[in-house]
Amino acid sequence: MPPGMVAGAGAERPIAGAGLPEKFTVRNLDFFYDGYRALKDITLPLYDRQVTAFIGPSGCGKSTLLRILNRMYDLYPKQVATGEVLLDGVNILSPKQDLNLLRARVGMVFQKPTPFPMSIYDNIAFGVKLYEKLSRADMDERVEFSLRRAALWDEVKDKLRQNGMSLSGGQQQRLCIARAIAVKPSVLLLDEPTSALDPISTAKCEELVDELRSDYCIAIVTHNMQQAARISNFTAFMYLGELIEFGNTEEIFTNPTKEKTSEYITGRFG
Ligand SMILES: Nc1ncnc2c1ncn2[C@@H]1O[C@H](COP(=O)(O)OP(=O)(O)OP(=O)(O)O)[C@@H](O)[C@H]1O
Repeated sequence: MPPGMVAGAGAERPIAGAGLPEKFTVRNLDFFYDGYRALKDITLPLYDRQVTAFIGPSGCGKSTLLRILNRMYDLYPKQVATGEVLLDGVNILSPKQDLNLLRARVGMVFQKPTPFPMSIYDNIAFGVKLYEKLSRADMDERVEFSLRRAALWDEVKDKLRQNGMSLSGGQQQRLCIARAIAVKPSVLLLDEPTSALDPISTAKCEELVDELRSDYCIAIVTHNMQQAARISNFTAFMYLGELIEFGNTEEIFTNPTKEKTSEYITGRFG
């Protein structure tokens, strides 16, 4: 395949991001749930310091693809990925991959906010302690850094000992983002992070993603076309387990090369 082209993904034109550093390179990826082929020959890049949105109708495989990027599927038996998923050039599908290390480098935030039933401070410190032995002062600093980065510090700095579950839904989601950031990842995976949030919390979360893009490679699954158009640099449109088209978000939304993409983004199905 010529450099700068992506197989099965509107390969008629060069990929707009060609030349940007690839944090993840997914090549000929298939995924099986107990023999059911949920992803079919997926090849795409995820560029560093860019936001990539995975869009497509329910059941097309967006979450499955996202969960492969930190091998979340490993928690379940009878789920198998084949092909290559290179993170900084190293295949994370290899049985030799250290999964704890991978999950520190590739943080994940889910649809429903999932704070631990412990204090706001400990929600952050808990994960950090699994990877690093920090002094109290250094841990305080890490907690503050993470909460600031997740745009939550000002709202919680006076109640760090309060239970994380007592926060609002939007605050809980930003706490989960802070928790992911605290272990110094280079990738953030967001699985419909705003679908359980009200419009104001959603806007805050989108603003946050916009700020975080300068430091992280971000992949986001969203059902919300406007959200994908607003916050992503690149978009992958999936349908029935296949990657139909990948490209620059503006091009995908204004001038898609595939009829299926056009039908989906104009709301003709989905
Ligand atoms: N645990 C599972 N066991 C068996 N099949 C599954 C499992 N999880 C997902 N699937 C199937 O794999 C396919 C892809 O599902 P996936 O959840 O990745 O889609 P999605 O695009 O994220 O959908 P949605 O937008 O509804 O969340 C679907 O056909 C789904 O039924």
